[in-house]
Amino acid sequence: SKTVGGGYLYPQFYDHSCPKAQEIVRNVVAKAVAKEPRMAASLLRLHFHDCFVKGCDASILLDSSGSIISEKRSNPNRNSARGFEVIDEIKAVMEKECPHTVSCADIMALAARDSTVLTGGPSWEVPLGRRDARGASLSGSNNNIPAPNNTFQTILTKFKLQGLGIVDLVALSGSHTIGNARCTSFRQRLYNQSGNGQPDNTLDQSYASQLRRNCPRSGGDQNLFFLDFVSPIKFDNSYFKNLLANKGLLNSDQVLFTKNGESRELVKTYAYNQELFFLQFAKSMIKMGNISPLTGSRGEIRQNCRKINA
Ligand code: HEM
Ligand SMILES: [Ca+2]
Repeated sequence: SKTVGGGYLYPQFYDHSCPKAQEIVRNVVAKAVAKEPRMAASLLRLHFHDCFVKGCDASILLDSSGSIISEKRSNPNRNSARGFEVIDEIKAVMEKECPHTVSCADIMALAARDSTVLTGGPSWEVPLGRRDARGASLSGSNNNIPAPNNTFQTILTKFKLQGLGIVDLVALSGSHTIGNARCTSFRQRLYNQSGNGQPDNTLDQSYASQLRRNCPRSGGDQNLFFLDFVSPIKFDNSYFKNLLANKGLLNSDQVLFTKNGESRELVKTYAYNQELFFLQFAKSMIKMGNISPLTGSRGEIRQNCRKINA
């Protein structure tokens, strides 16, 4: 697949230069998830928010400094993206074991896979050899990452701009089988502020009234809700079953079932067949992980994931 720098990614990339690389990531992620199950979701999402902005190049990890404006400030990430301390811990262990060898971008790709496996999802071999960017893109983060109130078409267009299609969109949205969302990410569905004052009719009414208890018309913006209220820390296909019951939390979840025939059929397929969901999820994660990585001598191997090398 297409890379910047002419090289390519392959799972054995660190087999000689850092044979313990994968084990180090797995151990630190396992410890973090044991301490806080939600961390699996947060790490999975970090890789997504990295890959959709100039490719999987660890741009999301950079703090603001000098001419760099951190992507952590963007609308999708502010008060929301988390897991940075876990990546720091992995990187610290990694630098001791094999200095200047393993990229922050690869660490995120491995952590996303391990997070999926640890919560009961599928496994896959992660192609490796990404290098780290020497800059970030706040505008890219604001513009490329889909928002929960985007239309189905807008979301699909944002996926297509990354070389991903409708099958990838539906399978990868299955990530919302784990993790949380804030009230502010779906409030408008509960009160329909723009329309006729009636609640969103693609949302189950008893589920909506439960949600209103902790997500009032005003206040409580940061209150947390499970994206999959049935099994919030288990990576399974219950997210898709929820969509069939009009119990998707985000508008961007429910539209996969209500706004497009092809997408609707995929949702049904994954709701009835977890194995097919797992197979496609693994494929689509590899595809997302291949979004224009830096290879060869492009970019660098950062020593600290939060800042570019001096
Ligand atoms: C299809 C378009 C998508 C939209 C509009 C979307 C939107 C969101 C929103 C609004 C949240 C809650 C953020 C908050 O309130 O703080 C969220 C959480 C999450 N998203 Fe997505 N997302 C999308 C696709 C994806 C993809 C492709 C992945 C992974 C491959 C993913 C993984 C996650 C995870 C795991 C969480 C929970 C994070 C946590 O608990 O820390 N999402 N998403
Ligand atoms: Ca689940």
